[in-house]
Amino acid sequence: MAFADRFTKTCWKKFHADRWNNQLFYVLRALHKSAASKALEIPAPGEEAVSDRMITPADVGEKTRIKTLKEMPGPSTLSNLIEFFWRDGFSRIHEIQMDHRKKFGKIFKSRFGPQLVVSVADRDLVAEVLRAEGVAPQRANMDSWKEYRDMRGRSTGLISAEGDDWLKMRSVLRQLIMRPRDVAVFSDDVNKVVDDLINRVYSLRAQQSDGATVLNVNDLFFKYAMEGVAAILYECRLGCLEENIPQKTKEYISALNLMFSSFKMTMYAGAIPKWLRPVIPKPWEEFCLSWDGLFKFSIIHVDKRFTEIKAQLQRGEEVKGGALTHMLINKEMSLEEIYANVTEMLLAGVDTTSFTLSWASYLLAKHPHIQQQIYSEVAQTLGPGTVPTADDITNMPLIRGLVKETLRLFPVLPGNGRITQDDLVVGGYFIPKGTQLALCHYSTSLEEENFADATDFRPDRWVRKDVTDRVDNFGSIPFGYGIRSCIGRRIAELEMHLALTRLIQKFHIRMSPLTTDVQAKTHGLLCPAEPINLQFIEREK
Ligand code: HEM
Repeated sequence: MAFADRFTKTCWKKFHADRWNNQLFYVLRALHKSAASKALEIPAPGEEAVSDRMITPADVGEKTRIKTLKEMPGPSTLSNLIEFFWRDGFSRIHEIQMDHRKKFGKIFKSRFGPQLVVSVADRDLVAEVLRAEGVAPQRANMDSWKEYRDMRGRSTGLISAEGDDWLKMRSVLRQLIMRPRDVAVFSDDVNKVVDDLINRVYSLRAQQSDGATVLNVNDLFFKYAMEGVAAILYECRLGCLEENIPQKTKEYISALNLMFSSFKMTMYAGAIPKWLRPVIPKPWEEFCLSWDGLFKFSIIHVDKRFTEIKAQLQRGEEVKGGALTHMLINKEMSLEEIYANVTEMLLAGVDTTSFTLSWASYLLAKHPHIQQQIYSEVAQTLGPGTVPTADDITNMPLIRGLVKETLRLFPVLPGNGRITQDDLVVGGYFIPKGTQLALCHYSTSLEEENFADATDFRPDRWVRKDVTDRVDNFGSIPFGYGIRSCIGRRIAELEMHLALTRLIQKFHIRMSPLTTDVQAKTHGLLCPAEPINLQFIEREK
């Protein structure tokens, strides 16, 4: 390979994006590196002549000619910069996705200076990409996450790890929490958290003059989701739903909020070059501070459980427990790897679940007749006052449809990423190994050819008419697909199904006069742009 070619590739490795589904990174890198790359005349990966590569256009007829990235349509760098910096595109990434899909088609490229991202906005092409994945797919470059971990001597977890490290941890965790029956055993633990959620609804309603409204339901669901994930992962209760939250839990919530609220800032942490940190220190400092807080909390809880297990073993007692106990006893992962994994899982599992619960409640309130249909299903399946278990959920297709439909209309991750590990041909274009792909889940979810009356809220579209009926659809894959898909999917579903069933059983969920139409905005995740206030009116017993 020519020296220039090798040099180009080495440079490109450095340019790769840092965080999944976030284009901010690309823009920032573009800003401080574009001048250098211009001077060096470095082409984007795949924009070199195709004839330099293994597949050549001449190999196939002109009609089915494989096109180069150069020929791929897409917005210009300038229009992207204007869109993101002048028009706050960061909070409208989902809308921009739709807009670009309309303008440029199923596959298009976006260039932020030297960084090239190929967006795939078509159900079948997304399926093609994900089905072609190798054994250890890569989502995005995680340099800043890894840098923090190296600096503090910490391990990577499932989100930040790659290659063999990732494979090893994934195979351990897969056996513990991936299958519905593995998490079904946590029904009782989660139901205790749901009891607290219901009690909290009663006490929050009582604080309002109408005796019915819960202000900003996401705050409530955030605490529920955190308590629920922790009950499963740490095997203990944190007290998030209590009137007086314990100090350590409060500190953790602050760390999580800092991570979330300073999202844009922490994105700069990976984008601003190290030599600029003394001049602009805040992003990196906040990034490290958030991680310090998150790790500190996990370490306390993992160590606590470890000490209990050791004491039980010393007393010759049988040790029983859940996922954490299993990890600590089996020692398939080091203690550092366990710290990192529970930290990353808690981070991944709280906002995702709470936003989905907020949207689901909002959609129920907006569609009282659909809420009534779901209530009828719940009442007929469970009978009055029965507390549902995971097994009952299998007999309530509309509850499952409610969650699927909510995630179709409001996919918490509106887009996902992959770095191609082999040369690929997608949608007739040659995509070289090492290209950052953006899979546009938001736009495929709202595509009319994938879902009839796509903007309508119809949980029953997910209900199978008979055993041969297939309602799965690559247009909506909110948990991803394949070997690198969401490991916490079954935990999230259990928490959401049990909570929504009990809320629907107990209350009519109504819009509060304080809330009208709530739009979505992207803030890393797709979240409500303003607080959702809802009334919870007790059903007649
Ligand atoms: C509504 C709730 C949730 C949604 C929509 C969601 C969605 C996703 C998506 C789209 C991915 C990327 C998948 C891919 O790249 O193909 C992911 C990854 C991940 N999620 Fe979730 N998630 C949710 C809840 C949870 C929960 C509760 C946990 C933990 C208990 C969790 C832990 C993780 C982890 C660790 C990964 C990285 C997996 C890996 O790289 O191997 N998630 N999630």
